[in-house]
Amino acid sequence: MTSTLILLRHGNSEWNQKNLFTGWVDVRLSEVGRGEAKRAGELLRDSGLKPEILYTSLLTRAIQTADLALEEADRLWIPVKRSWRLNERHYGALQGKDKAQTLEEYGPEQFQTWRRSFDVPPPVLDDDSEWSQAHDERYADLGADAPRTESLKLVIERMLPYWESDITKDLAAGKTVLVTAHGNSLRALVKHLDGISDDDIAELNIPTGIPLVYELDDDFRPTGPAAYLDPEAAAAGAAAVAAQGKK
Ligand SMILES: O=C(O)[C@@H](CO)OP(=O)(O)O
Repeated sequence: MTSTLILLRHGNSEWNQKNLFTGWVDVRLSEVGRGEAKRAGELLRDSGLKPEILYTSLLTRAIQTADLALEEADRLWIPVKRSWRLNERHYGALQGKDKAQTLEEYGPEQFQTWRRSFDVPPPVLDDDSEWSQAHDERYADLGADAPRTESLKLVIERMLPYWESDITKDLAAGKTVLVTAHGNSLRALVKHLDGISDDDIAELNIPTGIPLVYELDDDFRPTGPAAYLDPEAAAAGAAAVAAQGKK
């Protein structure tokens, strides 16, 4: 039996628009992002795909995206599960910093290492920073384990246990699963699903607001390449993400 997994990165956020490193800072969708989320819902509806359960991070931009898309697809009623394990990568001391200024200040190599290397996390964010989540009640259960910075490798290490404990259980039950999350938490999942190497994952960028559909076999491996529901817009969106900082 195969099952269907739909991945959706949140729409353009207020901080995507301002070109700031965001990570765990809980910003909202921009007007553009709200439009992208509704368009994602139209794409879902027109494709005939019917998500039966929604997974989101604990971040508002992902939750808003899922709600707007599901409303458009007339499926706002499906059950929802949320976890910090689907959150964006914690961007450490880069949270709140301008991407273009960071590129200028530290140069392209360091900038790319922080953004896209597999296992080099940015410097740790101080708990007293205005962009820290150390005192955010939604992460209280994590205690001292709450991240202060993360590499993609660390994101995989905290995301995969949830994939295995929860998401695959719904897939095994034959449900069509929608996961609405973030550029880097979805890169982590795509790396796992497509078996992408630690080096090659640097080249993969996920566009905002376009559903990416996988058919998975009984072992939760893709039966073929995943497909964006709007491939042209996805290619343009991924190129725009890759070019961030250069604006
Ligand atoms: O700022 C961030 O949290 C992420 C996603 O917007 O950025 P990047 O694409 O640079 O990893």
